[in-house]
Amino acid sequence: MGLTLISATPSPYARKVRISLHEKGIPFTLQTEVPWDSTTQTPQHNPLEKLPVLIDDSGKGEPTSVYESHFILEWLEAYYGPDQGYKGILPKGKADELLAKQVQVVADGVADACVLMFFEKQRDQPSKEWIARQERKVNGGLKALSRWVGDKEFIVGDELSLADIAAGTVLGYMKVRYPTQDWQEDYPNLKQYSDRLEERESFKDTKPYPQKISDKIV
Ligand SMILES: N[C@@H](CCC(=O)N[C@@H](CS(=O)(=O)O)C(=O)NCC(=O)O)C(=O)O
Repeated sequence: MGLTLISATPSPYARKVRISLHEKGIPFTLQTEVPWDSTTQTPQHNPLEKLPVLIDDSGKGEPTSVYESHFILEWLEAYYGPDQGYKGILPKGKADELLAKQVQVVADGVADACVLMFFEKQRDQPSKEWIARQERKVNGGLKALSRWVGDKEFIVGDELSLADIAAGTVLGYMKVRYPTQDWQEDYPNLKQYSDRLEERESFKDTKPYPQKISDKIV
């Protein structure tokens, strides 16, 4: 009964949800999987066969499966938001809310490009052009994040918001997937910003790490 989150240890998308649940003080069961292995439960809950999936079995009728991280966060804000007495992750004011959502678009896009690159590099003959295209998206995204962060503690307003949860999780993911990536030299303000966020309890409790994929994927 209650909320269950299907997650994976390296997933930046799932980490956004884990951090938000933690920041909001919402108890949940963590179900850690490898979505690329045949053992995954994701197809039973998400027609797109992806995690994160938030399963709401809190007794309001049939269990509900909520999927796509940005939508899960919207769902959480609707049912576990300031109107229900929980901490909000959206900035006040439509313009700031939309800016935070735009930052999430870029952060998720950087994560998408990293995932595509990760698997392309595992092919017998990786396409240099395809990898170069994804690298351009990562670099363009980091440049945009760096501009948004500037020398601020938080991207929008003066407290943690969706923008920082999204930006922080993709930067934390890149420390795992691209530990040698010199993004931390290219963008020292992003490194300081990421290191500062990683000091928060919600980030400390959700640190990403690589998973072992048993099935052949590509
Ligand atoms: N847009 C999705 C992306 C989710 C996603 O790609 N999840 C990966 C796992 S991870 O990359 O986040 O670790 C997955 O389930 N992939 C399985 C598949 O794509 O079949 C979201 O934001 O939730």
